[in-house]
Amino acid sequence: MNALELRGLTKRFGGATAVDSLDLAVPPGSFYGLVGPNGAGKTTTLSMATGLLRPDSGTALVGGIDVWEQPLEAKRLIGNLADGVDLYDRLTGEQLITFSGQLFGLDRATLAGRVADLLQLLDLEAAAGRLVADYSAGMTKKIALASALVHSPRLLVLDEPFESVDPVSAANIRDILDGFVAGGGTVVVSSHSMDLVQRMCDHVAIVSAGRVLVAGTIDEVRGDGDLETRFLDLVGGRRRGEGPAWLLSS
Ligand SMILES: Nc1ncnc2c1ncn2[C@@H]1O[C@H](COP(=O)(O)OP(=O)(O)OP(=O)(O)O)[C@@H](O)[C@H]1O
Repeated sequence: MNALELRGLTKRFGGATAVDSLDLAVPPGSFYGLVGPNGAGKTTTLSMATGLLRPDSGTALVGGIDVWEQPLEAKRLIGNLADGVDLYDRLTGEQLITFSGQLFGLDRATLAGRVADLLQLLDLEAAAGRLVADYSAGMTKKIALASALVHSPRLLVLDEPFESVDPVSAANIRDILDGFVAGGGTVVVSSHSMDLVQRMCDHVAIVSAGRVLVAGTIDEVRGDGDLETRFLDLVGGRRRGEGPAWLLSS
């Protein structure tokens, strides 16, 4: 059974189709990259897959459970780092992770241990007592990731997890994700960094205009070249030239 399976997912905003009958099968234990140009529909797809945005049609199954028919059961399996969703930022970092764990009904002792582990793992111990509103962008990403991990999900869905994160923290996060996959978990990550996806993931799907153009193992998708070349070939849109004359200094 796939860790995540999307069948015919569709979402329209007004007259525009953001996600167009999209199919995707994410095998259990995979580290799956989702790449695509700006506006391709990645965030919309992940929002529908995790129960944040209701699809117009199609289904999203997590471990065989329909996200929109059995949302509570499905969400127990999902850890979600969504893009652009507000956090309860008048809580301290420690309070926010604790609150997230309480939503999943974790008992006090288990939760206290996990909160301490996550603060240490993400190098947030010194900031644990400060309001999340006062965190930097990268720290906010990390506290959101900690909140997504606290209930020990089976599927992690991460929308642009490395944006604004410093290189040391990014390497630490990659280690955590590698460990999560090695332990049998599944990760789906959207990213604009082809290099990162090629190094980090074992599967990738290239999405454009709300559809999957190609999906498979990294080697299958990139063929003889690298992922970036395949991406540019498939997606197109490269502009040759140096830009308008007024922009050139000499
Ligand atoms: N709430 C909304 N209302 C109207 N249009 C929307 C809404 N959310 C997304 N869209 C549109 O849907 C399309 C897909 O957007 P989406 O954010 O899913 O793309 P993306 O692949 O995540 O882009 P990026 O890489 O820039 O983050 C875009 O054309 C966007 O303008």
